Amino acid sequence: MDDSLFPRPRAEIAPGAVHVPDWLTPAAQARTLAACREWARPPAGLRTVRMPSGGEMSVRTVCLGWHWFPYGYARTVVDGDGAPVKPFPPWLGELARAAVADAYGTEAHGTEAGGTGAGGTGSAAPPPYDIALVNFYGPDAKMGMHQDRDEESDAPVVSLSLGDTCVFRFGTASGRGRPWTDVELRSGDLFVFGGPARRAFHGVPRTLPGTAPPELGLSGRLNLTLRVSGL
Ligand SMILES: O=C(O)CCC(=O)C(=O)O
Ligand SMILES: [Fe+2]
Repeated sequence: MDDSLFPRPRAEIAPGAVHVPDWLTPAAQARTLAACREWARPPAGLRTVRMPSGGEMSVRTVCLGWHWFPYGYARTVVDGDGAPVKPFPPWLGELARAAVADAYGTEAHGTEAGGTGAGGTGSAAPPPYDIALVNFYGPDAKMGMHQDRDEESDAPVVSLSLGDTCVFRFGTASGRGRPWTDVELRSGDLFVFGGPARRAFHGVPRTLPGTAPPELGLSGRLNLTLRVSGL
């Protein structure tokens, strides 16, 4: 049976962690994918991240705005070709702000329109989103449980998924073990985690190869996480 006939409801997975299915329209997914393909080109393109332990991440990544490496941010690809990181485009910042507003709802959290919602910095103007990590998952790629904690800012992390469905595992801030909740993220889904969920451990134990919408033309999965550096 085709379960795409049944709309999936939005869900608060934990306080401050919200899943909004089908947030990006098919046209917006196609535009975002086209942009990712440009960003993936060298210099400062898609790369394999080597961990301090010597292992390699199975996910390949390209960064915009600030270059993430284990464990910090730089303006050049310090652990790769050394090129300056590509700029973070203003349209991605707008997308991130719209995502946060939609995920939290301005009334529910009592923030001003355009604020950063849970995890925002109060009445001061929120700092702009200035980092994107674009992760590419081939059929066997996964990401272990980790915290996003190399940013100085507590602003919510905005995650957008394209292509194959994945299992996204969302735990707590206390450790990488249980309890956790497994959520299926499909192409076009939004997931925002801020406030009490901002430092929760999370990971991607697997993707479901071959589940991407055929019209998108992507084999594999792309995830964009948009962040505020506070740097
Ligand atoms: O691919 C995902 O959905 C999660 C990515 C992630 O957690 C990260 O880039 O830090
Ligand atoms: Fe993460």
